[in-house]
Amino acid sequence: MIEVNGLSKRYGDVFAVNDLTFTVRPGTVTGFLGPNGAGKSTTMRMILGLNRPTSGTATVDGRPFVRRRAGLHHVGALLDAGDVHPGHSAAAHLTALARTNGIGRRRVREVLEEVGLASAARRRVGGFSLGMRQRLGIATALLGNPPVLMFDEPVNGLDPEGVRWVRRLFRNLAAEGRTVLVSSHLMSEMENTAERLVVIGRGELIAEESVAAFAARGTQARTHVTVRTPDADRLATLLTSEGAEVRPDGPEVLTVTGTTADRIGELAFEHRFRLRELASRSASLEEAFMELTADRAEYRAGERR
Ligand SMILES: Nc1ncnc2c1ncn2[C@@H]1O[C@H](COP(=O)(O)OP(=O)(O)OP(=O)(O)O)[C@@H](O)[C@H]1O
Repeated sequence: MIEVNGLSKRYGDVFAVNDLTFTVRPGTVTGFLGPNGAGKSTTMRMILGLNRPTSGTATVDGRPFVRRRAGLHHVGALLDAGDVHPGHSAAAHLTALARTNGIGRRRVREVLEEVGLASAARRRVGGFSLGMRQRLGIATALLGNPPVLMFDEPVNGLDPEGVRWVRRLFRNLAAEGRTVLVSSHLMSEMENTAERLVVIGRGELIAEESVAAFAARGTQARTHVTVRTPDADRLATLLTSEGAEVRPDGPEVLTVTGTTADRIGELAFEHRFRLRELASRSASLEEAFMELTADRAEYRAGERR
């Protein structure tokens, strides 16, 4: 279990992480979502004791991680896939880590097999593609067979087969009862992998809930109904008086939020006006995420804050 409590990190005037509190439980994959610069990497580094918090605490199974010996047995993490000496082979890199953590050589072979790098074990990491480096980073995280695992943007550089493999791997690790935290800036990556979500923006917590609850929140709030009617003005007045939001979208066409297609059908029946089209569309999980984080994205095309 990972517990983050009132965690903050300030760089100069900027809070990279601001009073974050959340819990990551064992047995499920938890997605750690936020736009670029939201503070995901900084939070993960603080959980691992690599960055010192300005205030607050982060514990792994009840204790700050820095206090652990033979760390790879407790927490496995993929943070930066480029963080490997380019002159070393994959096997040498893992063997050195295994030795300092009291892990046998057999385990090195096992994890290389598991991540699909057995045939590249003796090659220099400097010649690896980004996807191969990610696989090596995942092998490193798995090396100590730890109960808690963290992966920062793990699908970067993986091909479609690699993405499917990594999703299956995360689900299997969680099914074994481990705590699995996976960061991403893309909702679509989490939709099929995670059961729970911790969503942050500009260092602050936006949501901590199941993927299903997060999706429902978007759907309830944001079902768009498209109506085509020659009585668009009358209908718009009626809908607005009921509190719905109405936007004209071309001749005779309205896009309505805050009500249902059923209700619009009833109004048409009661007030006797013709409907030529009536269709509702639910916001996708991606849209729910975009809406919730829109005003908290640090970097957007053409502007900075
Ligand atoms: N060492 C540092 N010095 C100054 N500012 C930093 C430092 N590290 C991170 N930041 C700032 O903290 C904020 C959060 O960065 P962080 O890398 O944690 O975000 P992230 O959610 O992981 O983003 P991304 O998806 O782009 O990797 C950003 O504004 C970043 O510029």
